[in-house]
Amino acid sequence: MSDAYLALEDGRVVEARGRVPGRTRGELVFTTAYTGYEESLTDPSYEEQVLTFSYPLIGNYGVREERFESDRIHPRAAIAREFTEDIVEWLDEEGIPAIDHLDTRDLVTSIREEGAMKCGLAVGPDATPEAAKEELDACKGMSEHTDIGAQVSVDEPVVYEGGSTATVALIDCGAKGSIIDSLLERDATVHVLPYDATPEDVAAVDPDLLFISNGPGDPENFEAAEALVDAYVGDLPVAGICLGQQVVANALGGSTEKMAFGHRGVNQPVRDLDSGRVVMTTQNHGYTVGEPGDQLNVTQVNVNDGTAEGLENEELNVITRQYHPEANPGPHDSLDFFDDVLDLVSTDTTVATSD
Ligand SMILES: NC(=O)CC[C@H](N)C(=O)O
Repeated sequence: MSDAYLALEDGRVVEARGRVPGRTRGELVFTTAYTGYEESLTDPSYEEQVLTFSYPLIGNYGVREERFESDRIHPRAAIAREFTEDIVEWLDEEGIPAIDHLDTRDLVTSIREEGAMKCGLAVGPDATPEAAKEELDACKGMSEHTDIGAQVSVDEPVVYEGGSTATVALIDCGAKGSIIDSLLERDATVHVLPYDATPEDVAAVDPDLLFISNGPGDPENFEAAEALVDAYVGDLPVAGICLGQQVVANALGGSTEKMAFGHRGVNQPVRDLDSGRVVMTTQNHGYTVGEPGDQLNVTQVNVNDGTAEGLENEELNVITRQYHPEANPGPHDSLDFFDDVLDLVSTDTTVATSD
């Protein structure tokens, strides 16, 4: 007898060992990252998803708060071939159902072949396959979470006083802490504003730069952030990471689409089309920019599948990345993105804001 059941959209129910009890549901995705489980689990972009680690042993170097990207775990459940006691303790404290001792290789292969799929989980002594199927039946598709921004964003503006390199309006669609840190390390002052901030809210902080963060779910559900890009492009430099790139593309006449199973890991190769240089990048996304539209040039592409990894408009001072230049977890190859972004402020020809 098993004490954990995972019901998949393809009709299968997989048995496993229960590590943290509970019932839940979400979109089943996988990451190939072999380290960085603390960063991945606290990445707000995993909201409403069930995260499978393809690396077989997770938790082997403990759990330390310094590595968290936000103040809580975001996936609704966690799956690995084997979790250590340390990580089970943390998942338990946060009430996140967890299972292991299942064939995660088979699970990952299924997701690769059939695409990211809905799933339902029932874990604990009373768990039944029927309970897992009930969860699956109640599971919504990612795009149906129309107000997912509210689940991950700050409610009120928060200011991080840094230096005077730039005043950044960072629209928090589910921002990773490392993005804020990367700006502070370069002496910027960062105003973190809610995902549904209005153009007036942005004007109130008198920024030199509009920055749209990463975030969970379908970028088409972030209309307020799109409206901000629309309102400020040309007047302020605009930057974006991950969901931020997608929102910028949607605002400037481009389009986004759902990928089969997305990119999640720390070794996604990206080629810069101008220099020819290839960098290894950290990624976590299930949507991508399909058409960039007339105003944006694709400047970087994914070496594996050719999808857009970087968009720019030099005249309008717009620069975005689909991957995570801030790393955490992952390689530091593209940290210079933040220097490029802040350079836009000094080259900006619009009237400087007064402090
Ligand atoms: N990390 C992100 O910002 C993810 C972007 C978006 N939610 C996607 O899945 O594509």
